[in-house]
Amino acid sequence: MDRSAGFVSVGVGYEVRGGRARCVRKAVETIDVAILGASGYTGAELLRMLAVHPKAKIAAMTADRSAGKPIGEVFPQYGFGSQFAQSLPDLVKVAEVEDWSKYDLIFCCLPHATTQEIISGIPLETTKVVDLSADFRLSNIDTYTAWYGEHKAPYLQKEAVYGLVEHKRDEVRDARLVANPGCYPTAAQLALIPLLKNKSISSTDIIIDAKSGATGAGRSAKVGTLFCEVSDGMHAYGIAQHRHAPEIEQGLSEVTGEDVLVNFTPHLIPMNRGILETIFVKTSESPGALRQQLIEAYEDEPFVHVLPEGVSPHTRHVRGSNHCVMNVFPDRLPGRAIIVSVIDNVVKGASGQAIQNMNVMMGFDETMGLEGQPFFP
Ligand SMILES: NC(=O)C1=CN([C@@H]2O[C@H](COP(=O)(O)OP(=O)(O)OC[C@H]3O[C@@H](n4cnc5c(N)ncnc54)[C@H](OP(=O)(O)O)[C@@H]3O)[C@@H](O)[C@H]2O)C=CC1
Ligand SMILES: CC(=O)N[C@@H](CCC(=O)OP(=O)(O)O)C(=O)O
Repeated sequence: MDRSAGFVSVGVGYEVRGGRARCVRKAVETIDVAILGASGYTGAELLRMLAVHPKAKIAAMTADRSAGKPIGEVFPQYGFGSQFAQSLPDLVKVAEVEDWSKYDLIFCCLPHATTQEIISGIPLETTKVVDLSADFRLSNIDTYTAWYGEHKAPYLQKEAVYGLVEHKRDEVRDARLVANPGCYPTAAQLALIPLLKNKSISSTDIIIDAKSGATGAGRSAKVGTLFCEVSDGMHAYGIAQHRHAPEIEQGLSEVTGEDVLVNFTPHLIPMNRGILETIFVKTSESPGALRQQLIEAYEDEPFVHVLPEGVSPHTRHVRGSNHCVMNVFPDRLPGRAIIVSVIDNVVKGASGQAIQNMNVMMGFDETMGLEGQPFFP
């Protein structure tokens, strides 16, 4: 199926001359993308969202246990009906993908430590990569090793661009490899970066109380995500030792120029998708002033919004959409304020943000394919 009919735009591409790649402007019709790990939750969400993307054509999809199957056997919703469903290729193993250079961009929706095993085979001169795992998020290799273990492609750690588009747009535009931010770090950094930039909050007293739905844990079977373990109760996990703390700290330290440490506690709650973070900060400014600073920081941003004064962000305000919604509230304790930030973990916290990154990398309109409104009710 050719969904490019009628579309020709100018995008950013790479041209190889004399063995050297250089960034050029080129006419872009549709691009061919591959989704590695298409049978998981973030892969499924990419399928749902790319179905309405006018310029990205899904040309290859991989899986592990589900390899060899048509996608309709894994997700029956793609086994019938639309032209989009019929256009989808069957799932193959990563090792069966023969020529990576056939794809303009590859989304890696693979478990941690898997993209780093295959990335050396992907020619970044011709094929861009958006990696949804944590493999390339931590630019300091020692920090990576301390939290995740040995890295198999450490030479790419410095080149990878951390894809928090609202704060890294220029770098993302020129990137060959984007590390899509983690879900919890996305909600936290979007709320905190503008306030730290303005020196309006203390960098030594940040407490992030975070809650996530169970899709955050992925689709593979684990006791911890069984219905009876998740429903009708909630618990904190990774207390003071979750691997998203160093990711948040990296982003905040970049802003302040000093080593920031945060108190970060995630909780698993009985819902499918959504993240809500309640962030406690120390400040000498009024909550109204902090709120105004966030409004100003994001007034031109299509996906980050500050709610009217006093309105409490709800995961339903963003469910199924690429938006992040936040607000600032007074604390009863003097000299403190409370920020609440919500995202959908599989959209702004993963696949939606990955498409936003793709749009910027390819020179497409940043909101292309991402205009869907939150599911409500
Ligand atoms: N879920 C979320 O909210 C978020 C997830 N992420 C990150 O995105 C990545 C994907 O997450 P998610 O979709 O939830 O994960 P899932 O567990 O739901 O899916 C993983 C996918 O990778 C495939 N796979 C598993 N093992 C291998 C392997 N050894 N080699 C090749 N393919 C393999 C699976 O195939 P099969 O099913 O056939 O076995 C499946 O398609 C992870 O790194 C995760 O940390 C990031 C932000 C948010
Ligand atoms: C509920 C749940 O288990 N969440 C995951 C985070 C998922 C995510 O966004 O991040 P990564 O890409 O870094 O895995 C966790 O706590 O490990």
